[in-house]
Amino acid sequence: MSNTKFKQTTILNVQHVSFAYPKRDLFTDLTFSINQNERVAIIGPNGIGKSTLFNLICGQIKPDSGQIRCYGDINYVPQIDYEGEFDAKSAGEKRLELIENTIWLPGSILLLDEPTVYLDAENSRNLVYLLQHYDGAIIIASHDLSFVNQVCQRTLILRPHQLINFPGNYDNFVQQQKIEAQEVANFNEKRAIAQKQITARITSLRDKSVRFAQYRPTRDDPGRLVTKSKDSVQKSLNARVKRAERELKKLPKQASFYQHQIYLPKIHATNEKLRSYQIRIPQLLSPQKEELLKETSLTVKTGELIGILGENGVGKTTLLKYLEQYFTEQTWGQKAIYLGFNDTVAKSKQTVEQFFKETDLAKADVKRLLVQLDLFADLDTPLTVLSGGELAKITLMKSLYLSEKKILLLDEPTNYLDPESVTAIAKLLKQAQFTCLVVSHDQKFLEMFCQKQYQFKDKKLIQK
Ligand SMILES: Nc1ncnc2c1ncn2[C@@H]1O[C@H](COP(=O)(O)OP(=O)(O)OP(=O)(O)O)[C@@H](O)[C@H]1O
Repeated sequence: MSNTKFKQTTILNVQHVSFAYPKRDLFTDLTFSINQNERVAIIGPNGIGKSTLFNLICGQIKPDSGQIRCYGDINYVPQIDYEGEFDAKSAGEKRLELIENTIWLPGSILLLDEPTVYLDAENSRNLVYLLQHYDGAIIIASHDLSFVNQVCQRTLILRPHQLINFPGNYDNFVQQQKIEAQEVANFNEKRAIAQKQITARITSLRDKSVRFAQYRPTRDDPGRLVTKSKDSVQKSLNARVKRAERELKKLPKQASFYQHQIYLPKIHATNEKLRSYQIRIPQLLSPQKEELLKETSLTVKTGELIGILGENGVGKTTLLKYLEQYFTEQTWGQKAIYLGFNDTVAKSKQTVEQFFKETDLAKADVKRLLVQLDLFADLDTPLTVLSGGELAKITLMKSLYLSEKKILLLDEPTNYLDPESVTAIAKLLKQAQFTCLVVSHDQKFLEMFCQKQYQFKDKKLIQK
């Protein structure tokens, strides 16, 4: 009887699942379930195992132990990218089309891995609407917190060897974490005060004991403790020291609070000669010869971080490619490099060590960088096994180490990155005074880090 009820409401049941790749232990005893029509977010840093969890749920890979039972059909939109950068549709348009086509398929559970990557603000809003009206359960793995907050009412937070099953959206979780962080800070403060007081007491008692041992009464100064034997005073002092030491040992341990933070090493500023480039674009055509921009211009100054905004399909990537060629053709030597998602890198047979060969970084530097980037990868890890975010991070970092004195043309650099990595990389770009033109739909990122922004509007570039 209770079993029938269980099956009616539970659509997915993950019981005591453990899973490891050959050199990477991912899950130990993972247990959770999803009910019919629930909307659940999976949040966690890059490489923690979100896509792997989806692959386990779909049965593409098998758990080492434990069980996964799904009581319905699954539709899965993985975290993929597209080959052929210059076909008729932009990455955002293709991404949306794929998700929309999947949403209409019959099924009772929808798995979406980073669904908003490449989507502009309006398409993201449309997707929220579509998902709100989806008849079935939805699980979304995403670093786009504002999106998941709008769609999901429950959150699974993945941390190293830990799953937090939080009965609210991620915003609620962050609020709760703030309260917990404050409680931990208060507890540690009180503990530190107690520790200081006891330590001071021990020091003073020990001093007293030493002074007393050295004390020799004279006729003029017979001492205040003449009534007690010297031995008993010494014993009592030692006992008090021991008691205080026991008190110190009994103090509870310092409380800790999990915080995922990334600190990247500084890159030396390039001391570039200050220049201001007035770039006139007579016309920009798409590969299909459609007009994307007509007679427009932009100004780029050395060391500036410039954001470029525009709807899906408006021509942002084509503009960056145009600028790459523009800078390369100039005679004054400063070259530009375009950095977008690179399918060739993702599929390459290189190891991490081979990938960084072109840079000046020694093996030890690359190893250190992997740790600083919070990557589980090692020098001999093949690029093909890296998660989307891991690959994005090392591709971007390599380009920074390669591009001294170059102009960086970054196409959606925050795609697939967890929020802590976004902040760390943006700070690094700013600190190293790279000249950067950044195409992004991540409005928050652009506002935080760019000195100015251009927007595609009516086939012109308008400074915001
Ligand atoms: N076939 C494999 N062999 C070894 N390690 C692998 C393999 N596939 C993935 N990994 C590693 O397992 C970890 C989890 O990868 P996964 O793609 O599940 O992470 P994720 O949480 O989805 O990351 P992101 O947020 O970057 O998308 C990563 O460290 C990755 O390098």
